[in-house]
Amino acid sequence: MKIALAQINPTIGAFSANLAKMIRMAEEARDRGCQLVVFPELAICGYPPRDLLERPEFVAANLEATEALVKATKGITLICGFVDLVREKGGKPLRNATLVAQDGKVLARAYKRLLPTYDVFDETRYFEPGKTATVTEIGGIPFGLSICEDIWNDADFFPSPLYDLDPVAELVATGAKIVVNISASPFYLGKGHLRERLLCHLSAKYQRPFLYCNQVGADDHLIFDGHSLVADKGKVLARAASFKEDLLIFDLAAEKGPMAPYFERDDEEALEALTLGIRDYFSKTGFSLAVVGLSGGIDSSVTAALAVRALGAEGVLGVLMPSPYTSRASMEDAQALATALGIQTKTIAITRIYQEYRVCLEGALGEPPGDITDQNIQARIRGNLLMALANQYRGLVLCTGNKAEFAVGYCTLYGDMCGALSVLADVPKLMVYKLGRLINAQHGKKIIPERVFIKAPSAELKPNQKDEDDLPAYILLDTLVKGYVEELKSPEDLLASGLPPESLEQTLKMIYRAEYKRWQAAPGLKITAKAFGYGRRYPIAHGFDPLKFRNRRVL
Ligand SMILES: Nc1ncnc2c1ncn2[C@@H]1O[C@H](COP(=O)(O)OP(=O)(O)OC[C@H]2O[C@@H]([n+]3cccc(C(=O)O)c3)[C@H](O)[C@@H]2O)[C@@H](O)[C@H]1O
Ligand SMILES: Nc1ncnc2c1ncn2[C@@H]1O[C@H](COP(=O)(O)OP(=O)(O)OP(=O)(O)O)[C@@H](O)[C@H]1O
Ligand SMILES: NC(=O)CC[C@H](N)C(=O)O
Repeated sequence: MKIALAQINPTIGAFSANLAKMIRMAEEARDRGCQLVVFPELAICGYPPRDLLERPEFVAANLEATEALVKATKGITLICGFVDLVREKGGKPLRNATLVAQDGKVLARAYKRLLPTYDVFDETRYFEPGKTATVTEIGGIPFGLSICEDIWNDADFFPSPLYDLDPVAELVATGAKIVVNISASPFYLGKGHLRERLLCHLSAKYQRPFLYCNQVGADDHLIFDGHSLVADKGKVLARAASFKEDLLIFDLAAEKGPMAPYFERDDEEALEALTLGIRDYFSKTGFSLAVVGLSGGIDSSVTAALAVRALGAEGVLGVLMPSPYTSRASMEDAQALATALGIQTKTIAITRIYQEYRVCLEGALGEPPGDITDQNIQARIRGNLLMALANQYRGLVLCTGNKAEFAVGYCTLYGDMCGALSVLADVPKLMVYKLGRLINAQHGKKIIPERVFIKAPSAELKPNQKDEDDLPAYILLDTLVKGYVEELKSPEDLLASGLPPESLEQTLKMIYRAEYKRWQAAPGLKITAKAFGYGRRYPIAHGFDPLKFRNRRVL
């Protein structure tokens, strides 16, 4: 039997487009001699649909599209994710479902049993869990059906404290000779390798093949890498492309299929992920022009280069906005970057507007604006001008702040925080530099001028300003943010690992204080296991002092 894993990039709720794509893929799989085509979790409506699931017409449209897909798929068996209704009373009204269909007939339905409700996932908000293991025969072989999280509670590899059942073990006990897992598994750095290890482990433990079909594409802050695969006897036997659509064909008898390469390096993976994140945000919201303020610093340089990768040079407008504090070197570097990228630029000096603001404010205040007020005026003038250009040219502004800055609130509300999409919001500062180096290496020429890498980061909002006068050194800040935010380490553990107490104290205070800014920030592309935003929900108004209770531990 030849099997096709159809790794598609659906758009949430674009039922006609998703259906057409799926029919096309199923026909291609059939024409290439496959007997079975598998689509990802909730493929028909796209993952995650969130509260669109509360709209009965959304659920109805998903059922109609699913029925149309079942009818249209001829000469090949189909496995596909969709939203099904719960027919019994009590509990949630919907199920995260999969069906097996052949020549217009549904042969089996199965329901997701483990519903992730942590980090970015919210599935118990909508779905009722499946109660039983479903095994169904296709071409005389018993296939066990599972959906994404269902494989993530293995006692020997990934014991989850959240669940008391192991759907894979039940499928095998029910007679499955092959396990299919349809997924919408969001990307973070290292996730692909983790998934490969899990699936290899499962295939070795149960001595049977695992077919894993994952969604690809980006939805708001989430990026899906695809990276579908077939594992058997502890090995990956076939692998689909990462970060793009693919039809992975696997010959079960010959145990053979194509093997797309996978990334060895974090920066290479991050580069592709962020590029896809920008591209899909624009294409799925109907825009094609990114407006980026170019300061000659590393953050805006990398953001602009990523935007060019995603949208092409004609899809990016660079805006240079010098103030009295902007160095000549910064503007030279910004212009050199724009020239190397081949993007159009506009230069709007902000000195006159800035002076006019100061005059007006001084009239109202009876004294000159204070230091921070004065700095923020500049950032807000720039934000305003960028939005004006976005309005005029029907574009979207890209925010350039990195994860370290977001963590401590080193950014101005309605200033450099203004924009549609925050490209580097989950990228630690040192990774931004790595991405810059990689961009230059890939082009074989200096896209980002060398000076941008070696000068000290500065917001250039007052004379001789350096980020590290206001903040711990970025190497420390990145480490603290990783430990405290991503790995949930306690202050005690961070101190025990040798981090300076004063930097820890300063950083934790700033992290908690900046929560209000992050609530108002543009969505940021997630590339680490714990990003700010949807998957990290902290209150703004609270009285918790993270240092006061630093010795206490109950978990
Ligand atoms: N809990 C809360 N809920 C809602 N709003 C709250 C709030 N607490 C304060 N606020 C408001 O927020 C204001 C303070 O926030 P905001 O106006 O943004 O300003 P603020 O955080 O005080 O200052 C901005 C900082 O970011 C630095 N910066 C700016 C631009 C670029 C860069 C860079 O390197 O990339 C760095 C700049 O040097 C400065 O240190 C307060 O005056 C108050 O009105
Ligand atoms: N002179 C400027 N011209 C155009 N945009 C600017 C200018 N100064 C700041 N900006 C915008 O505001 C953002 C924040 O400024 P900031 O200078 O802190 O960041 P950066 O220069 O990109 O990186 P770094 O933090 O390494 O200096 C910039 O990324 C840029 O988009
Ligand atoms: N859609 C899901 O069930 C995702 C959860 C799963 N653990 C993953 O990220 O791979």
